[in-house]
Amino acid sequence: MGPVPRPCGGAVGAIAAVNLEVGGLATVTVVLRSNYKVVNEKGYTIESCDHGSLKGWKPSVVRNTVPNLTEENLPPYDYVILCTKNIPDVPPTVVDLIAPALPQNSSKTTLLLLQNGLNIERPFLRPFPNTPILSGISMIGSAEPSPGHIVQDESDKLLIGAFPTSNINPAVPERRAEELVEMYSKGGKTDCQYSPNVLHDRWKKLVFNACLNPICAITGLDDGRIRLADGALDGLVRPAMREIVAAAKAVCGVQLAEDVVEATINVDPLESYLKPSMQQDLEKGNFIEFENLLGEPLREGKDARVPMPTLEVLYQCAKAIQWRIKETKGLVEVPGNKSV
Ligand SMILES: NC(=O)C1=CN([C@@H]2O[C@H](COP(=O)(O)OP(=O)(O)OC[C@H]3O[C@@H](n4cnc5c(N)ncnc54)[C@H](OP(=O)(O)O)[C@@H]3O)[C@@H](O)[C@H]2O)C=CC1
Ligand SMILES: CC(C)(CO)C(=O)C(=O)O
Repeated sequence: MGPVPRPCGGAVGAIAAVNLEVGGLATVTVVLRSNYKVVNEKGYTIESCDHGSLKGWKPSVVRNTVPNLTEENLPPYDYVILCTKNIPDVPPTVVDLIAPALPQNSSKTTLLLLQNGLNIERPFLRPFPNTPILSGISMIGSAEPSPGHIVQDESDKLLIGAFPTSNINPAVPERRAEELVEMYSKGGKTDCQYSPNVLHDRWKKLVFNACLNPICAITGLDDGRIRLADGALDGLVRPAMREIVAAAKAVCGVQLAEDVVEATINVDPLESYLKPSMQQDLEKGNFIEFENLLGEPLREGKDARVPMPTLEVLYQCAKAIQWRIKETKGLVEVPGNKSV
């Protein structure tokens, strides 16, 4: 039996599971929640630009609880792949969520964080100092319009590399990253590559995620319309992106390419009118991933004395929006006035 990765099976996780299983080198257990019943009974319905139409597709094991190694007396997994949304300001934290599936004091299981944002590895360092951690930077376009129905309309381009951690010899996560790239690529349907510099890749992706995600979410304009809207590129998008470019350099010496701002604005054809994930989440009434996408680069940039006035305003707006979502979900109390 091959190594056993274990994604959560939303839009990104389902396609990751397909890629790993079609290669034949991995046996995948997925952990599901709202789509568990339908996927367990009928399998996924997948329309994928990489894999075509898959009806009733099921990974090797489908579960509705995170495996508890101790209580279920399970051997440790080779890889745990985390592809939930990452929302540290709303419990449970991702560490609490997957802790039961990670062995304590062992480097047997490698954790891949297949999520957007900066510093997402940090919460794992103290509770799991011996766990090799990998970073997955995904450029896929995938959505789950209804439970178990996955629509992937942008090819899966995935970079995997090691998050350096002080406790572990860097050769260990590097080797595991290469092994996972091999498993992920084996099916020949995806562009998955090993990256020796995922910090660079994360900051590069933040030029999109820290800027267009909140700008599109706040304005309600997709990444095509924001290019057409009067003054939005010069007044909002370019200033925000330049702040990220400056922060990448000041915080950790990451020098992004000179044309990164224009290249990121034009990364999708205008007429694909793509809604970044934060805009989609807001429209669905879901919590938004604003802390890792926007808050962390902003805090790091400000600590390194980079002026970030545009990102500061975007961050405060996103934070207020998150509060509004918390109110609609009954997580905050509003004295006196009950109507939302
Ligand atoms: N979608 C995309 O095109 C891209 C997404 N990303 C990033 O990838 C990450 C994953 O995004 P995406 O796949 O779109 O997100 P989705 O919301 O589609 O999937 C997340 C999945 O995690 C499940 N989940 C969350 N909490 C739990 C829990 N406590 N127990 C069990 N399951 C849980 C959700 O279940 P439930 O449905 O019940 O909430 C859902 O199925 C994010 O960080 C995103 O920013 C990066 C590039 C592109
Ligand atoms: C850049 C993009 C659109 C897809 O890879 C994304 O990461 C998001 O929507 O959050």
